[in-house]
Amino acid sequence: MSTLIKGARPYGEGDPVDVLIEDGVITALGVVEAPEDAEVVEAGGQVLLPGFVDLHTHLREPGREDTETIDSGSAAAALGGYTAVFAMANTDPVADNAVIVEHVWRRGQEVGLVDVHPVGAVTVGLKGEKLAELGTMANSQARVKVFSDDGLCVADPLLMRRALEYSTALDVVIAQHAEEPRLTVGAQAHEGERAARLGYTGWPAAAEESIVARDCLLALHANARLHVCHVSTSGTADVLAWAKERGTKVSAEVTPHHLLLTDERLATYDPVNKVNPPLRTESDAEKLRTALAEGVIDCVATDHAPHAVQDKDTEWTAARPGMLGLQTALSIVAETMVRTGLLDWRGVAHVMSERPAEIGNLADHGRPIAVGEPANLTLVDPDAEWTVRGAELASIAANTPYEGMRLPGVVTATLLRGRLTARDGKVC
Ligand SMILES: NC(=O)N[C@@H](CC(=O)O)C(=O)O
Ligand SMILES: [Zn+2]
Ligand SMILES: [Zn+2]
Repeated sequence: MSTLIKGARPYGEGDPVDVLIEDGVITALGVVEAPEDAEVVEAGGQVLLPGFVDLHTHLREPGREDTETIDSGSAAAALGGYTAVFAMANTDPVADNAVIVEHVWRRGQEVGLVDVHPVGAVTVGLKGEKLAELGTMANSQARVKVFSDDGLCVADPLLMRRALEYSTALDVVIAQHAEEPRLTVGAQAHEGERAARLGYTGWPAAAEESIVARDCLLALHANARLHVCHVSTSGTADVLAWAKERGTKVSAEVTPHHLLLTDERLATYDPVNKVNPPLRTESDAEKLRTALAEGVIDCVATDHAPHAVQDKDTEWTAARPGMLGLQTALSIVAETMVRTGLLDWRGVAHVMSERPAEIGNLADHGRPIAVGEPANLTLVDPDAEWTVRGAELASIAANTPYEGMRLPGVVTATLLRGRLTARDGKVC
């Protein structure tokens, strides 16, 4: 089985080249004659990138298959240019044991559109009371590499310290949803002028920053790796810079929505804009963009969070937090980072593929586009634009905050181990 990508520009650099893929591996780069039976993808000078890796996806299976399944979420991922995603553990039942994580892994392989790596819960039932069996999940067939109670914070410092200590022995990483729960009781929106005007209880920046600071110190003293989920404040970026300077093994992600959107959106009263952590201020978003460009924040992760109409399209305080992200991530990064000159396409490859693959410890993703490397690839038309329509996205839920927006950057093909998983907006 062979595929020839004709006339693509790896990393958006240099003259177009042909890329020959045989048995899932790149076997030639340059001017290549197509073998007889090869499937040919005409790239027309488009940008070729390593397949994207999402460290933070909610696929809702098991438990809320009315909003997303491994099947529908894998389709959304492939269409968004992803070749690997990490599926968060806050399902029902919770992915806190080998049976559930093995189901998620196997189901992902059956669907075959993207490698679905289950995230294991840090604590039993996400209750924050006792550690889950991290070792059993790490050694299961799912080979869990990332653990997180995301949706909830591992707030107990003793439990977090133990989890970090265990993680070093297992060579896995703990990903923290940084939110001091005592500071966010009843919180609805970023604590500031806009929330105050609308009468919403505020979600203070310090609730995030205090946990990130605490966890960086715990990780430093335990010589453990820590990953910070969905960084949303300028202060968190400062804490991360400080911790990294001191040699802490900390990595961090930012979501596309925190790069682009702000709490100005509150004025619409539309709960499609409700998310945890909340949309912050313009100066926070600006700082997050520069922190990503400078490597203080390592990568982009979607926090793709599908919700049913009845849970989302309701009054603000009753609505669940979260927004779709898999099919819009590349475009939001193109808009906020590439158009602004903060990142070139090589930089995009770094923050959307290489760094997340490293953090998630995936050997075959985020690899260089070179002979002998696995063909996990994404082709992007950098000049094309499209208009977002929630109903047209592959997810079962439709809660996109970008409805009707015209965005730059179109994923035209995705290849997983040499096999086309998406092409021209359709799943293969
Ligand atoms: N981000 C969200 O607003 N919601 C996430 C949970 C989370 O990521 O904290 C969800 O599971 O819906
Ligand atoms: Zn979270
Ligand atoms: Zn999440």
